[in-house]
Amino acid sequence: MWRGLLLKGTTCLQQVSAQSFLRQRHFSSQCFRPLTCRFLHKLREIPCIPKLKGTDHFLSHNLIRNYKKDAKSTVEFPLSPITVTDIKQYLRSKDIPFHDGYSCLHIPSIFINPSTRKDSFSLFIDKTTGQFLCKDTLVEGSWEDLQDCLEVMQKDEEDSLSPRVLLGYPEILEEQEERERELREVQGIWSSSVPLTDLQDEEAQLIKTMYQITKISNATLKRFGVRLFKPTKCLVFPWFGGPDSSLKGIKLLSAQRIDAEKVTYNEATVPKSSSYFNLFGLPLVSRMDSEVVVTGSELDALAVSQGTGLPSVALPRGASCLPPALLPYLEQFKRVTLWLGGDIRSWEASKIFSRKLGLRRCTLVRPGEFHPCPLEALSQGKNLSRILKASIPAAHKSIVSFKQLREDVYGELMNTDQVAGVKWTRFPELTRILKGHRKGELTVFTGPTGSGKTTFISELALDLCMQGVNTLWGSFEINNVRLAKIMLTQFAMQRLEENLEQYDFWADKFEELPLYFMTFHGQQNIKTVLDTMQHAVYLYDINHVIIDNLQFMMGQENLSVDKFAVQDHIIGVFRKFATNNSCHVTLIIHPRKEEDDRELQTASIFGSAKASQEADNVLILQEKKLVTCPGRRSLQVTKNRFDGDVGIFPLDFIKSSLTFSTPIKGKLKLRKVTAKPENKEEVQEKGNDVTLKKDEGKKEKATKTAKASQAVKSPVNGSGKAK
Ligand SMILES: Nc1ncnc2c1ncn2[C@@H]1O[C@H](COP(=O)(O)OP(=O)(O)OP(=O)(O)O)[C@@H](O)[C@H]1O
Repeated sequence: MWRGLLLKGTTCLQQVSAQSFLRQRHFSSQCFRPLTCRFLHKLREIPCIPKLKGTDHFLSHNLIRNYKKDAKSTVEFPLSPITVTDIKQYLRSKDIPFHDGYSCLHIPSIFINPSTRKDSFSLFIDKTTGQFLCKDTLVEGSWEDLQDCLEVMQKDEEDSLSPRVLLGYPEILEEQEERERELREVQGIWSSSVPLTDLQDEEAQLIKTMYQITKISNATLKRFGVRLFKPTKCLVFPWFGGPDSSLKGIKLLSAQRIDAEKVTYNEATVPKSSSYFNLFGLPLVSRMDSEVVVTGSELDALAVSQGTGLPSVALPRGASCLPPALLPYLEQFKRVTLWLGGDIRSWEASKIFSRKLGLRRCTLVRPGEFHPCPLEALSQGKNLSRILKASIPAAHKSIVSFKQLREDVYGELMNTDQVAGVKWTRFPELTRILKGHRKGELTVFTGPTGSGKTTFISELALDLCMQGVNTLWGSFEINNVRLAKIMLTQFAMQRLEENLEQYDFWADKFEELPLYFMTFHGQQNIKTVLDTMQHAVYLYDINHVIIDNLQFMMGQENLSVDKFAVQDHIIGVFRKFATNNSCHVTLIIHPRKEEDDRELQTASIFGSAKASQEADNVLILQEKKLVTCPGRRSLQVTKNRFDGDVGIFPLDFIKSSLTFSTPIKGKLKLRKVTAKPENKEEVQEKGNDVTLKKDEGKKEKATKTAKASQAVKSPVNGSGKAK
């Protein structure tokens, strides 16, 4: 489709914007698949293998790994989770020397003959996952793959394994064809693009103005090899990689004028983002460089390089994720400065990425009025070296003074909107109450049995995911296929079973979302679930985990103790996970008791006050059971730690799209009421208004709120106007 449109010239621009309606996309484990396949072919032919391990066991083990890696977007508990200590012990037992790096262990490559090795330690083993990469040959694979290789070598007493043999084996035909098709596409676009520096002055100036790069010199553009694809006026950024520095892919940046003031920029990559692992600018880095600036966009990398003379590289998907596959390429640097953008989201991402990179070598540029993104800083004539000098160490101390905090506080005050988090587009009322979805918080969500909790949270999470929030689902009650079907229906906003011809269209778009599923079903051990979540946070920079539901983690705990004490303990564990990983956790919990004629409240969920204290937000799906409006739902926020506003608003369920729309504006207005004199009479009923009030954190108040909002909710419900 892409190629077809590309040939038509100008339509490519539209395609670019359609493809990149999200800048953040998911990164799948696909990259490891070809090797495992090749591996299997290779190993089948090595006669010593059956002697090393039982053939059947060995092959089925490999097949299982291969099969599982084929399952896209699913996150599993690693078959044999390893620690860096295990890896080190194994290497010592094999007499393999290693360097202890920042994110990886470095060992001599086993795929290069020792006499021809350029760099003696060019094979990198990720300390967290055990995944390996040989930088000289680009052979990569799992920790198990590497162990198998080492066993083979030892048995054959070889000095090295030929990567040619490994790489020479055919891939699955489909993959090979896809790869070749992409390569042709890359080469086609690249060869029909022209270096920006070859343009006539007038045209060059026009393009520079369009992309706001008038301050970027021709020399810088030339050094980084930036080109222009004339038919669509897209900037083309190359991805050169591998031992031969060949062209592996491209990123296209397009500009679209919305009105006289506003231009939007969209990007697209070939190959598609899930296999686009370019650290743009890397070929310009010398082996001797010990310092690098990591930016969130290619143009920012250009600006840093020009403004400071320092090596700079851009992450392929900006602040949305730092794929571990890139870590080996950053190992050589003693100092890494993260300057991912000028907003709070980039700042939060830089704090998270610095953990993967090793806190001690990282410094972070704090965004703000005086520190916009690098390109903007260059355009404003700021001194970029000075901004870098003011960057702050990522490793924080346990005790700080206000002096150290004052910049953080100022940043929060200046960017209140961004600090409030990602806003729901489908649920404006929820945004008005909670202000947004923030990292590191714990949301507890409850509602009566069968009231639509899963369906509602699915849409809530989808809304965020569509805005680039990397999402992981733990659905223990309904299987992933059913859940994905619900989400896809909500995404397409229509009953797809009646429009099957549209399935591929919507599925293609849906596949682009940064969405992952844990493969658990039924009762689970909490430790296994937490380890898997941790694994996913590392691999995919997950920002939001949804657990549906907590009762599925209770089974294996000791039930001789109080059930609610166990539940509260589990809530505490998830709280800790959310805080430690700067990841939002949404926990669905069944209420402890349901009475037919009474609405649920915070106390209906928690075993103790301590547990309710752990949650930052408490949401309740209320179900109206009266005869006048049976089945009518509303969403009540009974706790909001961020700014205290609580409230309730009605939800309408559209069965064909499984979505909960909000009533049309005008019929329903959110009205703030002051927190203080709090009795029912003072919460005045005005037509269809719904209350939004200040919670001072007291349970008593929350109960009153529920009652008060119930009082004003009745007319809304009673009106029977669903849409
Ligand atoms: N507001 C609604 N009105 C009518 N039907 C609904 C509504 N919301 C969801 N449903 C339907 O009710 C069924 C149950 O929904 P769902 O599984 O989301 O409920 P739940 O509260 O998560 O259930 P459980 O308590 O078993 O976990 C689904 O078929 C769903 O499509």
